[in-house]
Amino acid sequence: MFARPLVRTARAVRCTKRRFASSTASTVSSGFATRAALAAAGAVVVAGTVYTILPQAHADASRVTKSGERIITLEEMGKHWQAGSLWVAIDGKVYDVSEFANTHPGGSRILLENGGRDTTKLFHAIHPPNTIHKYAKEVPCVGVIDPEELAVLASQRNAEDDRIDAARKRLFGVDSVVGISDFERYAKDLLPLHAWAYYSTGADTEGALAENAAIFKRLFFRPRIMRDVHDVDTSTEFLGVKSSIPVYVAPTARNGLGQPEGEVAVTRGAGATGIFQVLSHYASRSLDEVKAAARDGQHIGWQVYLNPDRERSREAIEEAVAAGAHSIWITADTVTLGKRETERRLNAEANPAPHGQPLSRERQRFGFSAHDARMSWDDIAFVRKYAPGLPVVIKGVGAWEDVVLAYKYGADAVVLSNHGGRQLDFAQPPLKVLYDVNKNAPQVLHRKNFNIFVDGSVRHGTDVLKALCLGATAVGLGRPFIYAATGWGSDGVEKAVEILEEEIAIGMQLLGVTRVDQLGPQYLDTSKI
Ligand code: HEM
Ligand SMILES: Cc1cc2nc3c(=O)[nH]c(=O)nc-3n(C[C@H](O)[C@H](O)[C@H](O)COP(=O)(O)O)c2cc1C
Repeated sequence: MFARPLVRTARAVRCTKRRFASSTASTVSSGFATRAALAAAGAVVVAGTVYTILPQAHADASRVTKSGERIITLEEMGKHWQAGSLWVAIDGKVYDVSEFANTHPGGSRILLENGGRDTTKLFHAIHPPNTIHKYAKEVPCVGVIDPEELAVLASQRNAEDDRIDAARKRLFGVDSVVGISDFERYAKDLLPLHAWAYYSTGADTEGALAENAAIFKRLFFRPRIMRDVHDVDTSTEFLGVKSSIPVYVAPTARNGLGQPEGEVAVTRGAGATGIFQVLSHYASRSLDEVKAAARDGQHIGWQVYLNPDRERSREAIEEAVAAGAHSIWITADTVTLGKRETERRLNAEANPAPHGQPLSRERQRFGFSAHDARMSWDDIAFVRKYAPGLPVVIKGVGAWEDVVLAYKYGADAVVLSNHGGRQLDFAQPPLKVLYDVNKNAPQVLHRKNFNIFVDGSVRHGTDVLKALCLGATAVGLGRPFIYAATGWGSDGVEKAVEILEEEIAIGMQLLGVTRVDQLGPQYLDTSKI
């Protein structure tokens, strides 16, 4: 059954011995060879934990349920973990993803890493509810997991569950959070490692990620004094939406990895504080769920990744329009996925392949077959066709020339962004792009029909003010809202906005302005940019 020779299995055998004696779980590596050995020994690994295969469960492999579905034991399941014979279990059902792995929008690697296992928890944290239904033809259901085994699985816990529970017990009240970066510090302990690795990291050397933050430290204010700044108004309006502060929630995928409500918690926090949210194409919750949690009059933008199969994109855009999306945000900086080296390293070190395992010759492109590498400026017209009347925003602009082109092709707004340093490493920081727009294309700044947003490592009210001084309409924050919701759900998001609002108000007063439209380059020293 196992195509790959098992070179080193001592570790797996030790674990199985211990486990068979006690029928409890132990945490091990899930390298391919290890998993092969475990399956051969009648055990299975779920989320890094070895579980006992109950003896009675694999006695009869031909059982069927009352409704005629084949009952599959964990032992049998565990044998289908490699390319060409790849199964995953979700909500008790077993799906054959051997073919689908080649076109899975999340890539084949993640399916190979999780093949032969129950992936229910991870699957739901990543995918909106009706995903399986939509792809039913591509992921044939081959049976159901033995219900007795399923019950055992559900009751098992692993060391990571215990670590997270302990961190939750230590967590204090949200009112004790002082600054935006604190949310990140606390979230690290509260998240499963793979979620922390996914959220926190950047591409390659993380040079772009570091510079996004560093550039703010090279911009200094030129405050003006002796002005009446008693009454300060931090509110603004963009794309026809009123916002309590010039800040919005940038679209981030898979918020459900950190807490069960996922993006819905962010929606409630954004609604309570009056800020705008952009929902990611790869959100863990659907736009319908998010809209159901929104307040009356609360607007939600929807971000799209254009698919090479434009029928899929058309369907997705039309669905978003039907669900009440306020605007469509086309992300243009992700024609392929950046190499997130730190993320891969953290995951690989937590789950290393056994030393001596032969080099895998099944090269898996960690790319996104679901992202169109042929997208062009004409795609603004494509999106408009299926989202008539909605604002269209181009996200991921990294050079001032493309700001001018976006304007020329009729976009309603752009987001200057390098995807939080997760795509092209050393893509210049968005604030530098904005500075270049000031120098080279000031005609596109402050236009009624064209907004310029900025995101990337905005963590203080003063960062927001610096971007606005350079002509940004508003700024997006990504990771901070994920982390705030991880710790405290929607209260965390509310608190994050409250912190920013206070900092923005203080900054405005000390700078000598009372309304955000008074901010301008005259308040900044850019000589060290
Ligand atoms: C078996 C049926 C599955 C189907 C039909 C499916 C479908 C999809 C789709 C449509 C996307 C694109 C996101 C979206 O449009 O919402 C996606 C992304 C993804 N999927 Fe799956 N998937 C399946 C199983 C899995 C499993 C078992 C895992 C992990 C154990 C997984 C991990 C991922 C990841 C990591 C992404 C990328 C999300 C991102 O980068 O933000 N998928 N999948
Ligand atoms: C975990 C994570 C997931 C993201 N997912 C998406 C996405 O699905 N679509 C998108 O356009 N941008 C995505 N981004 C980029 C954000 O929209 C935004 O550009 C970036 O997070 C801003 O930087 P910040 O996190 O430092 O605030 C993601 C960023 C992170 C950190």
